[in-house]
Amino acid sequence: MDINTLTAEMSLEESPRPPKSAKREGYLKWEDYFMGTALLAAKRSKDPNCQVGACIVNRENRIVGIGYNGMPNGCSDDTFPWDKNNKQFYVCHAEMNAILNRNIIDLKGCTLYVSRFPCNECAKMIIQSGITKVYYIYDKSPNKDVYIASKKMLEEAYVQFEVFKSEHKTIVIDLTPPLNINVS
Ligand SMILES: Nc1ccn([C@H]2C[C@H](O)[C@@H](COP(=O)(O)O)O2)c(=O)n1
Ligand SMILES: [Zn+2]
Repeated sequence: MDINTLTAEMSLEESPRPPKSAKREGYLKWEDYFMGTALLAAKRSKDPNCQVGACIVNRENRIVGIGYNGMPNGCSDDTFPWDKNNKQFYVCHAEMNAILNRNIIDLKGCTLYVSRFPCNECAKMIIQSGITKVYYIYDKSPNKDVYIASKKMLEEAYVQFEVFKSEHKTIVIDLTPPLNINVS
């Protein structure tokens, strides 16, 4: 075997194996991480019918605000009503909480990840805060006036909105060792 043949055989054998210092494959993409964070926040909601989560991200991919739908501070989750006809008077929406919980002053150019399409009141806050992009998972009631008004305002104010797409369906996180995270 001459030296050229030997070299060819070695490189063939080694090609499928990444070098020891290579990064791991299968890590979460930024977008899945942000929407995953919004969905995890939604799990804090006490609303029996609809749990919504929101996550605001700046241009440097830093999370700058997280929120979920819930009663205002000081208004007990156990005494204020969660039924369909009455909760609307009290509940703070996920988007509103994420904006109010922000850890930076200026949200100009930020992106909002939210599990449901924003209502008209949240659209006003989104616009006024300077958020320029909204990713949402679904629009539950596109024909309701509040969502029609919301779309009208977002469009007029050049806030882009887009259905969130992912190559994954689920992210499963273990809370006990060996702490697997399964993305499928
Ligand atoms: N974009 C949204 C939409 C809804 N919510 C919250 C507000 C309520 O807690 C609940 C809505 O329930 P539904 O009227 O559909 O029974 O979800 C939100 O935070 N953000
Ligand atoms: Zn809202």
